[in-house]
Amino acid sequence: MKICVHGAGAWGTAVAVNAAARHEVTLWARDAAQADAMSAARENTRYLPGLALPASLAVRAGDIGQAQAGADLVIVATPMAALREQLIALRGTTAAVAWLCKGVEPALDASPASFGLLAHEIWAQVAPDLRAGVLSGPSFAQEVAEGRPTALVAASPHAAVRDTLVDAFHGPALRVYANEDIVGVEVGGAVKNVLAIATGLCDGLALGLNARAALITRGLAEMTRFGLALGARAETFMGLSGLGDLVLTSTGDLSRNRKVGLLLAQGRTLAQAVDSLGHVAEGVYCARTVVQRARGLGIEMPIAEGVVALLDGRVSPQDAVAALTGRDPVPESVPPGAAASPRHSS
Ligand SMILES: NC(=O)c1ccc[n+]([C@@H]2O[C@H](COP(=O)([O-])OP(=O)(O)OC[C@H]3O[C@@H](n4cnc5c(N)ncnc54)[C@H](O)[C@@H]3O)[C@@H](O)[C@H]2O)c1
Ligand SMILES: O=P(O)(O)OC[C@H](O)CO
Repeated sequence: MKICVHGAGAWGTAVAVNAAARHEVTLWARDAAQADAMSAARENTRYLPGLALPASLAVRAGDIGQAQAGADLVIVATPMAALREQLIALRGTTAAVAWLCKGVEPALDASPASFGLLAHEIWAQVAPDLRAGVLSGPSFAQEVAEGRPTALVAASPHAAVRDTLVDAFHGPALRVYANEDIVGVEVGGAVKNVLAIATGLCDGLALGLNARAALITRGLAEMTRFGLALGARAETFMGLSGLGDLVLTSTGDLSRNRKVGLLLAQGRTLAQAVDSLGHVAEGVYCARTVVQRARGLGIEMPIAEGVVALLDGRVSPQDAVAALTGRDPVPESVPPGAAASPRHSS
């Protein structure tokens, strides 16, 4: 199979290296100098240092049409903020397309009726004729690049796209499961980033393992309520892109989102925390959008609300925690049942 990967960050590089063992793969970088440096050093020293790029992996910049000519599969591995422009540029392609980004686009304008979109909604808006889907699940780029066992989920309404993703990436160390619920898979991938900032904060303040388990569990309930209101299936949140990625990102020290929470707990400003990462932490950019959209749907997301108040500088780390622990008692809601009530509480 011929594959073109757009975006030579940590995840795009790891995925390209993995696929290059079995397929003809081109990794496209928007920055020509970065592509030249990668080709010369056979390493992505900026985003994934220490990993040798296989000789068979072509690294290109410049004309993207040329880079993806004849591709069976185009992978968009940029941050969420670049997905819209990437999908517009892909209009008319006959290749299957899959995005790897996990987030929600910020609202395009400030009007109260405007809200940020998930990736499949951007697809429906700007390039509905593409045969497309998402590849998600618990996966740190570093571990995939090292060939450590990982399981992903390929979601699309098109069976042929799901099959193409399985054919492209399923191998000895990487299992790829197919799922038709693209809404649930994308909600899991986006919301877990926001929740990982909360668990990073919790661990940075040394609140303990009980508190972390409570945050993850109640976070899963928030994620599920939000997803159900958007049309996702409840069982998706018990799978790789829901519980799986929430646990990985909330507890794994390779997570950039978790790191943001840890750094804020140490008293760093948000700008300092973001600058120190050198990579995108999508939770920082999608937390507000998630909360705005949840409010519009009548869904309570107290943990995500706390993260937004913290990111906006409206509360201190300690006050963000106090706001959560000081909430009035409520029955423990079981997310699928909670979907039946008009106002979901936690
Ligand atoms: N790193 C991981 O472990 C991992 C795993 C799964 C999913 N993801 C998701 O994948 C996405 C990318 O993450 P990453 O870790 O590779 O980020 P990164 O910060 O390491 O790299 C981002 C890359 O995207 C490029 N880029 C930014 N805007 C672009 C544009 N307009 N056109 C082309 N390229 C552009 C940057 O130059 C950079 O190469 C994010 O949404 C992230 O949540 C990351
Ligand atoms: O480093 P993070 O927090 O962006 O998480 C990376 C992956 O999404 C984990 O599945």
